[in-house]
Amino acid sequence: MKPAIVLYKTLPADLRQKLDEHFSVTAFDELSHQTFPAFLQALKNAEGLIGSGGRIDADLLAQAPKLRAASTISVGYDNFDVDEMTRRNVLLMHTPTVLTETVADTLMGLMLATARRIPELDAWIRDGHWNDSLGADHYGTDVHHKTVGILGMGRIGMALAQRAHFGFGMKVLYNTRTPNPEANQKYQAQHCDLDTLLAQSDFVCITLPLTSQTHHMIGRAQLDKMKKSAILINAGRGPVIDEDALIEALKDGTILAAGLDVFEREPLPHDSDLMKLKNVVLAPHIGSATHETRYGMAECAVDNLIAALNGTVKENCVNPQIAVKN
Ligand SMILES: NC(=O)C1=CN([C@@H]2O[C@H](COP(=O)(O)OP(=O)(O)OC[C@H]3O[C@@H](n4cnc5c(N)ncnc54)[C@H](OP(=O)(O)O)[C@@H]3O)[C@@H](O)[C@H]2O)C=CC1
Ligand SMILES: O=CC(=O)O
Repeated sequence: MKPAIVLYKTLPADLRQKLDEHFSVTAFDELSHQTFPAFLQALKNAEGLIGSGGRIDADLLAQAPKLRAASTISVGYDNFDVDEMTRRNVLLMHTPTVLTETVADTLMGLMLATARRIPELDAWIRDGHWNDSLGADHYGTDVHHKTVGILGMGRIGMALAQRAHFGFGMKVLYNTRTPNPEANQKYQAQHCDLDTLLAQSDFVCITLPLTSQTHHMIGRAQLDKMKKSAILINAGRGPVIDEDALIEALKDGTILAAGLDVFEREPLPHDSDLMKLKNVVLAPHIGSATHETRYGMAECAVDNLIAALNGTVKENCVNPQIAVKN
């Protein structure tokens, strides 16, 4: 008999077929209030779980006594209780690498769009204001040859450093708990403490995972340490920034502007003050959202689940100590 799994995301037809060849699949388009009771019911027999989003916490895991592996269609896994999964011998698989270059493109895009005010001026044209030549009120700020401070110098941070260094001639500073010698060797990137990075960077770019250590790593005190001309970019996770403090800093001119792909609450509430600020560029968590990369992530997640349930895991496992035990 094929192992039972629960799928909670719509997959491309060929990948869905691949799952059906290996498993008995109970499928939901997404997790929602409507689908949740049936999802819980299906979890009771499930050995595998695949999808993205949702909170997979201890209470939910307790309702999935047969679960052996979960495969998230994302690299970030802050929505999973990894300790509890490990305690229960449940493998957690994720999709690093396949999305790295695309997310770095998004970060570079946000830097350019924010510095050069592209969405704001697009709206200005559409509103019928382009009747004369532009004045200084509408000028932006240069990106090339400035200093970028990257928080997190893992896969995505490195891909951003490559673009910044070779493409834009930028000086690269970065902050991590452990220095990354490759970043220095390839991109002349300098490891520094957070305060130095904040004080010296023209662009502060967040590529950090969300953990108890990175939660609200950027709050009022850190924003106060940035240059008044600085631009803050976040494509890591929303709660790395204290969003109320950021809104205040954008309103009172503590920093110049922000480009945000991730938020403390997603979807961003319609009454968020961020929507009212011209010096913010907003993106709806599109870091990896290209046709090619979303397909690659889904394919990687499907292969990850097959490997996890077949006992052939070689990569992409968050808690590999279990794979060894199994
Ligand atoms: N916007 C979007 O659509 C997307 C967002 N993401 C986000 O990007 C994150 C990073 O992905 P990726 O680059 O692949 O991950 P990596 O694990 O390769 O890199 C994470 C980096 O963060 C650093 N880091 C972790 N904790 C701290 C800390 N407390 N202080 C300073 N540095 C820290 C790590 O260095 P060290 O351990 O030495 O401190 C490492 O350099 C994901 O976890 C996800 O949240 C990813 C994909 C798409
Ligand atoms: O936010 C996206 C991810 O892959 O993590």
